[in-house]
Amino acid sequence: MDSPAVEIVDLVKRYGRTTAVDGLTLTAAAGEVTAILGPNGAGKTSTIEICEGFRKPDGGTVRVLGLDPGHRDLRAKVGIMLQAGGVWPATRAGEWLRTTARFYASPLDPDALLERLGLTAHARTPYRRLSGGQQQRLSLAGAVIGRPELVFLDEPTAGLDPQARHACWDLVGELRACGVSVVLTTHFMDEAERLADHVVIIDRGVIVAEGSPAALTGAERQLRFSARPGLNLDELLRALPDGSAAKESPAGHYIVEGVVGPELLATVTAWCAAEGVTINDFGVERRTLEDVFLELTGRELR
Ligand SMILES: Nc1ncnc2c1ncn2[C@@H]1O[C@H](COP(=O)(O)OP(=O)(O)OP(=O)(O)O)[C@@H](O)[C@H]1O
Repeated sequence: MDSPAVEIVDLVKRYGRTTAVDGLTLTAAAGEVTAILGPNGAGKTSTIEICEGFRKPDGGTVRVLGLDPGHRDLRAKVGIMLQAGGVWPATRAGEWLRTTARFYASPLDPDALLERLGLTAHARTPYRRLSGGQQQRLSLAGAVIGRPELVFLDEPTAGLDPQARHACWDLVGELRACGVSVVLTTHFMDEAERLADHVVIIDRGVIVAEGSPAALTGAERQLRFSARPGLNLDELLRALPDGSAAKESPAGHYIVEGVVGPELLATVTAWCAAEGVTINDFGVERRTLEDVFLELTGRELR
């Protein structure tokens, strides 16, 4: 087996009295897309920026492609997309990308990459005058221009419109197909489900769950339907087979768990009919990554 792209053991990062990363152990396999998820302040950026060599850890070990983060040999092998900034504000987009390309032995064609990411019309625009989403896309271009072996993408699609988000997803898919290792952070659960081979959920600086999206969401299915808010779920539960559970979240959206078979489906529809309740959407689905994420990390704001 290939050695891991990133290997983190017992990582600790403190800022004064705040412990941002609290003994985190994580492996990102070579050639895979690893997505790090977590609520605001969970320690994702701290972890990723330590891997990039921008922050120093207070404990633990980190190896990136078998080397210490920040090792000079990594410059040609690792592409980095920061959460924000990293480009001199007055530099024109095209000029910056062409200059970045010159640092690499065998870069991608900057003009083709600008085209690919919808930035050709903005090639002569100074960075500070690009929109937030355009700045993001330029930063993504900079991360991949050098044909890296490993790419770190910190919230790559934050602030992107749907078209740009899909362009980013396509690019990540192609990187993976070419054997590039990708470590990304995201707040979009659908993005993680779609892109990642391995998902790591962190909270308060420690891992609370990890695995493939399918392993995390499990094989269990649930019935979801929408109807008017405030149905009497205690009454519904009395009609359902033993061991079933029902909740309303958010208002007007209902989830019923248990043995989701013909009996349960028939009971729910019959109960709704008897109550004069019109069902709008009705479907049997697996739990989503967002369900798992909220179960593990709670609903309170950070
Ligand atoms: N430079 C810093 N100085 C002081 N505290 C910091 C610094 N950077 C991060 N922190 C704190 O460390 C904790 C983790 O922050 P970090 O940015 O790593 O989280 P995150 O998971 O990336 O969050 P987000 O999803 O909001 O980007 C937070 O409590 C944050 O306030």
